[in-house]
Amino acid sequence: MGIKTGKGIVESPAEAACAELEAVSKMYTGHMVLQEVSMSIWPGNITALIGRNGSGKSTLLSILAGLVQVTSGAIRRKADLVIGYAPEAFPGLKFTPEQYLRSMGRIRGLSAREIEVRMAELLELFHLAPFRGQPMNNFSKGMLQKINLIQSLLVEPELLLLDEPMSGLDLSAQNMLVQLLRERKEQGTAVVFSVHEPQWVEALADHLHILQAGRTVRMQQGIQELSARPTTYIVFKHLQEEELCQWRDQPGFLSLQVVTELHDQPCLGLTVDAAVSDAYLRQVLERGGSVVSVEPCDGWSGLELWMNPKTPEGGGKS
Ligand SMILES: Nc1ncnc2c1ncn2[C@@H]1O[C@H](COP(=O)(O)OP(=O)(O)OP(=O)(O)O)[C@@H](O)[C@H]1O
Repeated sequence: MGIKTGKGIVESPAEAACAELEAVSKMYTGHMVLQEVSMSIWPGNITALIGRNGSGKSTLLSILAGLVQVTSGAIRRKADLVIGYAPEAFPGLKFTPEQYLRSMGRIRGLSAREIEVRMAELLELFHLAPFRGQPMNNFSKGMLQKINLIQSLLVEPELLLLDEPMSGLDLSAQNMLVQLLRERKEQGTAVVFSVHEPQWVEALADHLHILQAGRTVRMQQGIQELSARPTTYIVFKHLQEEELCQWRDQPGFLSLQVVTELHDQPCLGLTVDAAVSDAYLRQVLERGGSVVSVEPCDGWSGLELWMNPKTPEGGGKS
């Protein structure tokens, strides 16, 4: 059991997970922007967070970062978890990169020497070394995004939270970031990133978490399976995850998770090979389950339905 350290936050080893959210909800001025979202984050795993504009991705990341309090639900974190966080918006500042990064390094508890070494390394890597002494208020969006990413990496994070990290970067910087994140993953860093483009999900993610209007509509572990063949995603209610454990050994099974959706009814989301979806649907019904939705996913193209940034959910940001 963990120790309560603040509203909804429990410091706890949470088994081997770095962090876990349990039925987390967030309300802003009477409007529920996240509803009962649960998520486990494991060392050396990369989770892609997708959903249309306004679906709650940034809110979820800032809750994981510990910057926004939850309205209800619980967050469990490994004790002393080192978190790096690159938020979505990074304003042009009158500071130079080195002034800004030195102060960020100090805030994160690094020594002056550690800051200098790490800053030089990262500025070099992101091709910003020649600009280290120039005021950032003249920087392009891509340069500001790189500084934002550098500040998140100063501390060698165990959990890296990146809000649309590819946004503003040119192709070579995007590829460099993919490489860097793969190396981090190999070293055991957990990464959660929000993204709108399927190619970055495919290039990086082990897990997928899809939000729609603040609710989890789909979680998928081992998403390599997704690209390999057509699958069917079946959401149903009135059955418990525990009573379906044996499905994991059945042919065509890919994943099963609790998703909370629709009229506050707890639902399960099942992903199976499209070729055997009828057999699974039959089993759901025979066991007394009630099917909520059936969605065919033709590999990656199915994901684009959830990613279209031109289709906001609800109002825009206030
Ligand atoms: N500080 C805030 N005060 C009030 N409402 C907010 C605040 N932050 C976010 N919201 C609202 O919460 C909802 C979810 O916003 P959020 O930024 O988390 O979504 P998102 O999926 O990250 O969107 P985008 O892809 O556009 O960044 C939106 O309706 C937004 O207007």
